[in-house]
Amino acid sequence: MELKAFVEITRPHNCILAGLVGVLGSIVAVGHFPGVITSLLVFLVVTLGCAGGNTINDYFDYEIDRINRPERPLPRGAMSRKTALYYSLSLFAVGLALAYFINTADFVLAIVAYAAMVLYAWKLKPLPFVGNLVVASLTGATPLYGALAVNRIGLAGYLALCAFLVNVAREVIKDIEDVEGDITKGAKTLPILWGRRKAAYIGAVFAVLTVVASFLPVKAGVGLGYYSMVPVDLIILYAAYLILKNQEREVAHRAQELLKISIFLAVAAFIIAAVV
Ligand SMILES: CC(C)=CCC/C(C)=C/CC/C(C)=C/CC/C(C)=C/COC[C@H](O)COP(=O)(O)O
Ligand SMILES: CC(C)=CCC/C(C)=C/CC/C(C)=C/CC/C(C)=C/COP(=O)(O)OP(=O)(O)O
Ligand SMILES: [Mg+2]
Repeated sequence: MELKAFVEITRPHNCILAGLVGVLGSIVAVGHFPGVITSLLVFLVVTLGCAGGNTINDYFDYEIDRINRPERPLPRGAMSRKTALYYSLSLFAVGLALAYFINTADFVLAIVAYAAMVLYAWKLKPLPFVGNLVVASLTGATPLYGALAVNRIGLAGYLALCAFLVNVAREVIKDIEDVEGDITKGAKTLPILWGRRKAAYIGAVFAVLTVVASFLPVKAGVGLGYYSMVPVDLIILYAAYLILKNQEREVAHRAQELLKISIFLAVAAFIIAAVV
């Protein structure tokens, strides 16, 4: 058992990003920082949920990851599957306990989001496009989670739409990358059912829709800091170009990694726009 596996299996970079997006949702909803307690609770509920979701995902994906991701903690033997299961349930339990102190809407949304992550990992991931929509909806729910904590949606709705669209694109392209392993588990993902090329078109369409949606906050008058979004949009369009040109595993990996970079940069752009 490796102690560092307890951090690694949660994919901390995703969890911290998600927690920041939750707090950003509060900020853009009301136009100011919502206070330390509310921000901390939103950050922790989202971060713990994301951590629990990634951990239980690896628990159910053990056979696929032995082929696609042998370096991950469970396939490499750094943690037992039973420990991962109890660890994820513990993360969810602490997150729900904290969600109770925010408000009823956020307590209910935490229950729904946590249940959706378990259901995704257990049953929904192999379903064509359904799994992609569930993951993307969870990322879209993240800024809305922060907005509900301050009882106002406001610009967080635009953030949610962008999060949803870019993650649909990224999930479809990740499925193109993972075709070999997904076939062994009988997963019926879009590239397996419709072929890599058609799946690439779907991913590219959602990438372009993300670029269109990324200008909505400008239309709503979000400040000059927002123009840092332009390089983000160029990266997204380049990722779409790459996957349309070539659907090999290595190209799909590079395209989905570029979309992940665009997400991190976009969140930074939204933070700049929110505080400038
Ligand atoms: C215009 C534009 C790109 C706006 C960005 C909108 C926005 C706020 C995005 C944030 C979405 C979000 C809450 C991300 C949390 C972290 C994350 C990437 C979650 C999705 O993870 C599922 C994925 O399959 C995990 O795979 P991997 O990253 O390879 O471990
Ligand atoms: C709204 C609240 C309270 C929480 C949301 C928490 C967040 C941000 C969830 C975003 C989606 C997410 C990170 C879910 C966790 C599990 C998951 C879907 C991981 C992706 O797993 P696979 O689809 O198997 O891809 P991998 O090949 O990377 O394992
Ligand atoms: Mg997985």
